[in-house]
Amino acid sequence: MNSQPYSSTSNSMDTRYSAYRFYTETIEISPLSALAFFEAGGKGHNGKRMFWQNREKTFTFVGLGHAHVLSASDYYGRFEDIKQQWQSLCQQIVNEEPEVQPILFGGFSFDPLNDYESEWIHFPDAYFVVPSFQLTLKEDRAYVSIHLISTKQDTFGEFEALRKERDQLIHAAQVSELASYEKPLVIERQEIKKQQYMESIKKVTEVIKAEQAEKVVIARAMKLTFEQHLPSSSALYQVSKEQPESFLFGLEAEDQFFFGATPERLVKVEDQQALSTCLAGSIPRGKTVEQDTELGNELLNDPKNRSEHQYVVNMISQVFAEHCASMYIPKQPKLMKIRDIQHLYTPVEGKLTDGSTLFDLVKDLHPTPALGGEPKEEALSLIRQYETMNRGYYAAPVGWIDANGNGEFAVAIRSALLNEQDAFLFAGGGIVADSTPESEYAETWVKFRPMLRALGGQLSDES
Ligand SMILES: C=C(O[C@@H]1C=C(C(=O)O)C=C[C@H]1O)C(=O)O
Ligand SMILES: [Mg+2]
Repeated sequence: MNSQPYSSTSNSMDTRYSAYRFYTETIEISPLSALAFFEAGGKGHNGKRMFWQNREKTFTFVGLGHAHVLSASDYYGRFEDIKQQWQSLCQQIVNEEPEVQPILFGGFSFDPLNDYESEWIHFPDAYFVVPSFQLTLKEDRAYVSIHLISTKQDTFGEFEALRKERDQLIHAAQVSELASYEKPLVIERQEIKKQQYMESIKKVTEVIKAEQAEKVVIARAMKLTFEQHLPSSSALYQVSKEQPESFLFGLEAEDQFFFGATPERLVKVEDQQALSTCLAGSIPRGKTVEQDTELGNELLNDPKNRSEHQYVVNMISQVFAEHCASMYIPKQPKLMKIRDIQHLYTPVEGKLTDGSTLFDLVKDLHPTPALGGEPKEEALSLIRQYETMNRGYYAAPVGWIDANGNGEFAVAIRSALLNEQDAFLFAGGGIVADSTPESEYAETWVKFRPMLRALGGQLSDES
C-alpha cells in the first residue's frame, strides 16, 4: 500500500482510496449493554472486535468485524500516513449520517525502533480498523451503524446481508443472558526479569546524574498463566467492574487481545477544542480517609514527584502552544484519586488552529515524558538500551477518530496483552535523579494492582 506514488506527498490529495466507496447506514435502537454487543460479536467476529468507553462514561463504542484495516509500514511517517488514509477514505463516504459518524479505531506501537523480541505478534506499528458494525452509546442514546467499504459497483446484496446480521446482533445482545463471568483462576504468576529491571533503574539513574537525560520512564512486565483460555469479553468484564473510573479499551488482533483501564488521556478533540492530561507522580491510596489525605498531601509536596510531573507539563504545554490559538493550563497540579493509586494531575485545554488535527497532536505528544522521558529522543534511546522488554502497545496511543476529525486517544497503561492462557501485564515509572530501584519497584506493584485485581493474580497477603 505504501509503495503507491501519492502516499508521501503530504499536501496533495491521497488517492489510494479513489476507487473505493464507503457506504454507511445508522439506526437508533433502545439502549443495550455494550459488553453484551461485544460478546454477541464473538461468534462471527472473534479476533476482530474493539471496545472503548471514556472516563466519564458518556461515550461507549463497540466495533465488530473489519470493514477496512489501515496499516502503515513507514516508521517515521506512520501518524501522518494513517491521518491521510483516513481523510482520503472519508472523502469516499457516499451518504452522510448526521447523528453518528463512522469511527476508525486502533492504536500505534510505543516505539517501532525497539527490536527486542516480543509477544506482540499480531500488533503492527499502526493498526486501525473501520468496523463492519459500530455500536455507539452517547449519553443515553444508542445507535448501530453498518459500514461497507468496497471497490465493487454492485454492493446491494452485501449490504442486505449486513443489515440482516446487524438485526441478529442487536437481538442477541438484547435477549441473551450475559455469560456468567467468573474470575479466571491464575495458576502461575511470574515477574519477568525482575533483577535486570532493578539494575536498569540503577543505571538509568546514573545516566541521569551524568546529565545525559533528565527523566526516563522504565517499565517491566509480569506474566499470568490461567487455568483455562480467558475470553476477551470476560477480561473486559473483570476490568470494567474493578476500575470504573478509567478509560476502558480493548482491541483484538486475531487470537491476541490488548485491553486495559487507563486513567490517562493523551488527547481529545471535539470541534477544534483539544484536551490533554499531564499525569505523573504517584503514591498509594490510604486505608483511612485521614491516611489518604496525608498521602495525597505528601505527594503534592514531594520534590521528586513534582519534578517527574513538571517535565510532562512543560512538554504538553509546548506541543499545545504549537497547535493552539489559545490555551489554558493550571499552575499547580491536583490529585487524581483512583482505586489503587493517586497521581499528580494537570489538565490542559486549548483551541486548535485551523490546520491542526487530532492525529497531529497524537504524533507530537507521543510519548509524553509521562511514558517516555525528557529529552524525548534521548529517553527513547535509553529505553531501548536499558528496558528489558518490548512495550508493544503498552504506554502507546489507543483510541478513535470519526469522519469529522473528532475523537480521543488514551495512553494505554494499566493494561495487559492476553494471549490465550497467558496475560502479560505492564507497569513502569518515571525515573529522575533521586529515584531508587526499591521505591520504583514498589511503585510498579501499585500500578500492577488494577490488572491483578481484575484478573485475579493478586496474592491474598498483598490486598
Ligand atoms: C508508567 C506508568 O504510569 C505513568 C507513570 C507515573 C509515575 O511514574 O508516577 C504516573 C502515571 C503514568 O503517567 C504505568 O502505569 O505503567
Ligand atoms: Mg513515578
